[in-house]
Amino acid sequence: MTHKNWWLDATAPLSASARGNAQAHQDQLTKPQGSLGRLESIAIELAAMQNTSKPQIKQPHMLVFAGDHGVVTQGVSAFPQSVTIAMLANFVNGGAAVATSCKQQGIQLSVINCGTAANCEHLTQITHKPIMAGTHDFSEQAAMSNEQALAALSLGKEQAERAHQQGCDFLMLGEMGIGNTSAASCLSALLLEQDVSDLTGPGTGVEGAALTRKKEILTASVARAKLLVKNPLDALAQVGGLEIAAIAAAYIRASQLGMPCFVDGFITTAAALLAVKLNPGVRQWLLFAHHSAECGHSALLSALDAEPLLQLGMRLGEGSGAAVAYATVQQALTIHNNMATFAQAAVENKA
Ligand SMILES: O=C(O)c1ccc[n+]([C@@H]2O[C@H](COP(=O)([O-])O)[C@@H](O)[C@H]2O)c1
Ligand SMILES: Cc1cc2nc[nH]c2cc1C
Repeated sequence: MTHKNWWLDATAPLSASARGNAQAHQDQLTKPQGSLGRLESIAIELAAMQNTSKPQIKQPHMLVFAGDHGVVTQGVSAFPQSVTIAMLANFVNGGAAVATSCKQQGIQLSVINCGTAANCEHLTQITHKPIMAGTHDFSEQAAMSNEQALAALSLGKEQAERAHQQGCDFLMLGEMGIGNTSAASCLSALLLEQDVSDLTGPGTGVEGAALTRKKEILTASVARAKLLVKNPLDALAQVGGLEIAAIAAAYIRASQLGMPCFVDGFITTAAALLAVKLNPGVRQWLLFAHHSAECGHSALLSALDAEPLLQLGMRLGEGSGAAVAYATVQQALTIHNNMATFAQAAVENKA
């Protein structure tokens, strides 16, 4: 049974001794110290998370949360709302970028519908937990009630727990929702007290006059919401999204259960920011996959003091950047666990 304010519960501790042992091991491997760059720090951070000097990932799981956004009626996306459900079908049929990458690497993929405008229960491979039929248009009213925001958080918590029960040892979160860059930009602006136009970009491809209009709508939305927001949960209810809430909750619950989390692009980073604002202990359980091309991601990454592994100019979302960067995480662990030491290989160490 979920208790009230469960998100405030302590996150799991990381092991300083395992971190130290993993660092000492890295320093014995046949290479100049530090020459594997970020591959070294990834293996060392996973060592601290798993409390072992030789970390391994055996059961990666990608949870893709989906939701629709009422603000799309203002013309803030380049694509119609129907694409959300069409892409959900594409995820489970294996045709989406994230699905191909997960399949190739043995990553379990689960798709959870938190609330779309139209019913899609015919997609039987999806977990259907609709909280409402998409959010309300937040340029005019709160995206959702506080009760609906809490229900979306509970959904994310439950799904992280389910993955954990199934043996997941590396959790990746993805999202799908036409209009959700608008929600992510507005939520981030409220959480960081920054100008929303500096955090607003093309999303699926809004350009020129339409991008100027998107910025105007989001500026007005934040001005409306600001007067009503006293804490991060209020910000979520005013301008957030159902999938963003669920993802934030999944990061929090995973951190409480000691499951390392891999953050994808702009929208999932906004969810990560919300999670860290709700419970700062979450930050140490987050690894960042890639730097999205979406304008605004840099500001969120610096607010979280995060340095993603890859920068490929991706701006797709759906967990695709995390799935691609997962290959690099596995490379980091393979190298860390299998390289010879200077002593084993009889290579002379530095003078
Ligand atoms: O995660 C990102 O970096 C990212 C950047 C731009 C767009 N997206 C995806 O595009 C959709 C949102 O874009 P939009 O223009 O409809 O707000 C949503 O389904 C996201 O998965 C994702
Ligand atoms: C086609 C398409 C695929 C996506 N995947 C994630 N967001 C998306 C948005 C669109 C428009």
